[in-house]
Amino acid sequence: MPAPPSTPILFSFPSSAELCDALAEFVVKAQREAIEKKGRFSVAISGGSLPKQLNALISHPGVKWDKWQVFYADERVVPLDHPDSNHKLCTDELFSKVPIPKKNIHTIDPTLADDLEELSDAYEKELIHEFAQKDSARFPIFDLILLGVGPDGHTASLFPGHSLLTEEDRWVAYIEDSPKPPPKRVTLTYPVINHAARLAFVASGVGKADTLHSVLDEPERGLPASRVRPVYPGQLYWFVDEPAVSKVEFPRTPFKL
Ligand SMILES: O=C(O)[C@H](O)[C@@H](O)[C@H](O)[C@H](O)COP(=O)(O)O
Repeated sequence: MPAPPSTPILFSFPSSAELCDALAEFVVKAQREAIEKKGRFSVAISGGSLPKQLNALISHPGVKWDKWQVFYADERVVPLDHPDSNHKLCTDELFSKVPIPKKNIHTIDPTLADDLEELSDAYEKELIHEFAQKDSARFPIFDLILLGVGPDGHTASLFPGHSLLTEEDRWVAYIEDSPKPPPKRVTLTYPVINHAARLAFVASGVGKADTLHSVLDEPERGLPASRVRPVYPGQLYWFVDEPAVSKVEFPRTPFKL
């Protein structure tokens, strides 16, 4: 029988600044271990407030930007320079400020926007190119996937009650009716998310308190963020500030790398 998923590890910080510093150390450690093992670091990044929360990486001396292979955990189907684009957000907040080669950032192809099936297939091929030659596993094993949580408990572009929650085969799927605008998006699916070596949710602010209570204390409700349960030996971490977990009973773990 496969080993059950390990329990999430919840790190809570007094302030958002401390959270960001700790998150940077965590990302650098994941990067270091991945490079030692295979010479590169595969990471998937979400949109929303997350890219800004990675800002302590900009001046971190341990980051080997040329070894990063960046994908998007989800992306809005808009031109890459559109204000709604997660790629634009990450570029503005992070990539424009660091020496990462452009070819290491894997974007969707917005010229395929009229056919989301084709667009998500093309993005899946981009992943296959990165992962399939190296691993014989059925799903890619990201070194790290960074996720946010929305007020309804969604993560990436996996929304409550949506048929994508039960997708078992595809690596990348699309949605045309996202309740969070814009409506057209692509997203990594649970099989991909749950095969990552490390996953981290990042959430800050009192506005997340009710949601985090539901996600962490009431997993039986099955909100999309609660369905992130990495396959052994993958590990899920939460990086939050105290206001965000002010209603959460789930036990905290003192932060250490
Ligand atoms: O809309 C996107 O692009 C997302 O990737 C989405 O899943 C986001 O991470 C959450 O909605 C949390 O957003 P905030 O961090 O802004 O609250």
